[in-house]
Amino acid sequence: MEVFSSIETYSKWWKAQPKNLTLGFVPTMGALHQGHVSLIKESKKHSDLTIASIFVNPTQFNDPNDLLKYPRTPEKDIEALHEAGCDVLFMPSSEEIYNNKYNITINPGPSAEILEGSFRPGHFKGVLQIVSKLFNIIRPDIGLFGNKDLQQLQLIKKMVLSLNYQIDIKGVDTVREESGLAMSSRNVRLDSKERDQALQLIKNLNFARQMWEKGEELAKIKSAVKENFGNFGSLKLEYFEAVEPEAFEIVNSREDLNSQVAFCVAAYVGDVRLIDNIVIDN
Ligand SMILES: Nc1ncnc2c1ncn2[C@@H]1O[C@H](COP(=O)(O)OP(=O)(O)OP(=O)(O)O)[C@@H](O)[C@H]1O
Ligand SMILES: CC(C)(CO)[C@@H](O)C(=O)[O-]
Ligand code: BAL
Repeated sequence: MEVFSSIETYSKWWKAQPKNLTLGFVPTMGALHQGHVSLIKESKKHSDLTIASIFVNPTQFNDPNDLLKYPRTPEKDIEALHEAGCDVLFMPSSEEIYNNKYNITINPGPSAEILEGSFRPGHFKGVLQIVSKLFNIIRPDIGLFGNKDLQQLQLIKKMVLSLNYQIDIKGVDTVREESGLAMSSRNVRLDSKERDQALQLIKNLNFARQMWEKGEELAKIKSAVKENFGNFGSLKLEYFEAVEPEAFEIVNSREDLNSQVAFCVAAYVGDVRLIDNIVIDN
């Protein structure tokens, strides 16, 4: 696996590759797990070469403590990428990425203000800033992102359409532990009791699915889930919402949906913030 930390040396390398090769790109913040590996495997199915990036992007963290505590395991990550068959790794420093005095950014629009955006102000402005910079540096044909971060995935699709990036964005299914817990880099910060408590996220998403399949109205589903979380003192629910997944808008009635509904949840388990979602056909 080729490893680059400089934009210039990566660009020289990419320019020297045969022009007909297609490039799949998996951006990450490191502390890699099987979810990331499945993105790499999916990329390999659709492109000749696969590149991953590892960069803990400071501009998307609204909470300095979250940035400070974000897990960093570079040696293990390099091994995992190598084993997964990744061809190239781009692992720049902050100085390499944020090296000029201009601070021109993208306005992510109204769907960045709800859910994650309302609890992490400025988060998606930072995400679109780094993803657009990485797209311009890496110049991939395909970009692969996890469905676990559904709001992020939909915003990146909107950015690519709005700004005419010639990049095909693919969403990849959420990889879960046997218990159902969505894999997440932040899971390493949970102790065994908290891991158990964290199962309330997927349990409540499945509970919402059952209510949905029985034909219950969205308001009833939302209040039942909120009540369930209220009964768990150790969990702090930030939101549980029903969303029209394409437009990424909150919905309050079944009539406002098209072909699918997404139930999205975010909660603190101790001081670790976790998110998850499920998408169901309407
Ligand atoms: N369980 C998972 N299954 C599939 N893809 C995932 C999973 N977890 C994360 N991803 C995707 O991996 C990419 C990089 O995510 P990131 O490095 O932030 O990892 P993460 O596990 O989401 O970390 P955290 O949620 O703690 O920030 C994103 O596109 C994200 O959606
Ligand atoms: C897409 C991303 C790598 C941008 O920093 C990050 O938001 C993530 O890991 O999901
Ligand atoms: N996986 C989304 C990146 C973040 O939590 O900042």
